[in-house]
Amino acid sequence: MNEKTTAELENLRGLIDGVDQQLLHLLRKRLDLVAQVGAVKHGAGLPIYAPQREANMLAKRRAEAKEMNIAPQLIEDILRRLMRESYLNEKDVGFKQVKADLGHVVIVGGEGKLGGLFSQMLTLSGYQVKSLDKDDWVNSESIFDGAGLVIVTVPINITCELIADKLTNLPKDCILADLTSIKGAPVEAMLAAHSGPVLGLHPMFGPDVGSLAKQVVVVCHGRDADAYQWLIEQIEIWGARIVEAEPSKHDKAMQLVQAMRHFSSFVYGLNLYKEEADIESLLQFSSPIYRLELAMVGRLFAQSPELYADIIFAQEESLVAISDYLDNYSQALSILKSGNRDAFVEQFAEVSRWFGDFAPQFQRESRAMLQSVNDMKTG
Ligand SMILES: C=C(O[C@@H]1C=C(C(=O)O)C=C[C@H]1O)C(=O)O
Repeated sequence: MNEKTTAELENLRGLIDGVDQQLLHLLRKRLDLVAQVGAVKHGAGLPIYAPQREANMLAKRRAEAKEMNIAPQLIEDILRRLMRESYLNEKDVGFKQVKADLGHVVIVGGEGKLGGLFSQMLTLSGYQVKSLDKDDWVNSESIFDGAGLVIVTVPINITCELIADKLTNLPKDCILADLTSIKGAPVEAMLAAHSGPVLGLHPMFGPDVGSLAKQVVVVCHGRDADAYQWLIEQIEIWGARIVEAEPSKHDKAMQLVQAMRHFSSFVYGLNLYKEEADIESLLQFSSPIYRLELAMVGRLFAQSPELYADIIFAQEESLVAISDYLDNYSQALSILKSGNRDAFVEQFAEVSRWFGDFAPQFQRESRAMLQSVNDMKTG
């Protein structure tokens, strides 16, 4: 059935369509300017992401919006979305090459998704990139010959073994790096296999990000940092933020950030399956927060089981973190079973105090996310 309308409404809608079309022309104009910015940055070797410029611009537009009786958050939301588009458009022109006299780059596991992303970024920055995958080991000697950088990005469970078995004869000055999501064992394996510069990298994002702007890359120093400083600068030019960490501290964080989190999402999905939940009807009854939660759990099952198995099984210590979670779940459940509402409220308040200022901060952040979940609804 057609939606009801009136002649007056149609007239106003025609005017709104005209304004939206003007917006499109303005967007085209903005995108063209951004492309020029991309070219200038490429020439000058400046990072794609300029946080101070963004903060100043947002502050000014918010103040102007207020003057015009427009909600400041409206212009901020629009500009943030436009800036996301800018990162993609700036990327198209390529990036400044920080180290022009590097030999070629070899990506071991270059056919994997993350390897492919790094290969694309390095190629966009003027480096010659060769991929080395399962079937290429027969030619490995010639592939490694003259390499200035070797990046290992193979499944976690074979990373250390592969480094120890196959990467012991790299050119002396070649930089050896990996992209594994644990850092202790791979960095040690690289230091043992290769006497030249070594660093561990962990990109804290999946291969589907589109642009590295604002994404985090963890760096664990191995050996001879001066020799690979250019690579860190190169990654910053791509827009990423570098976080330096000790391998052990990084790995400890991953037990919670990755292993425990993904495992509990897995169990959440497993539970829906065993309970034979009707996702269609759950969605009909879902609040935005439930929808967001289902999306986060559901997206796990759209990806490779091997990838998640690798991440969850990567560190034995994760078992402790996950078992502690189970213990805490059981204890909380016993409060529920005993019907002790006061004990629950007390425990809740204790955790709230512990979250401190983060609790209201997370509430603000999640409000914007929940609103955009609602925006995405159709029909
Ligand atoms: C366009 C630029 O690049 C990025 C995108 C911006 C935008 O779209 O306005 C602003 C700052 C940068 O993070 C710039 O630096 O001016």
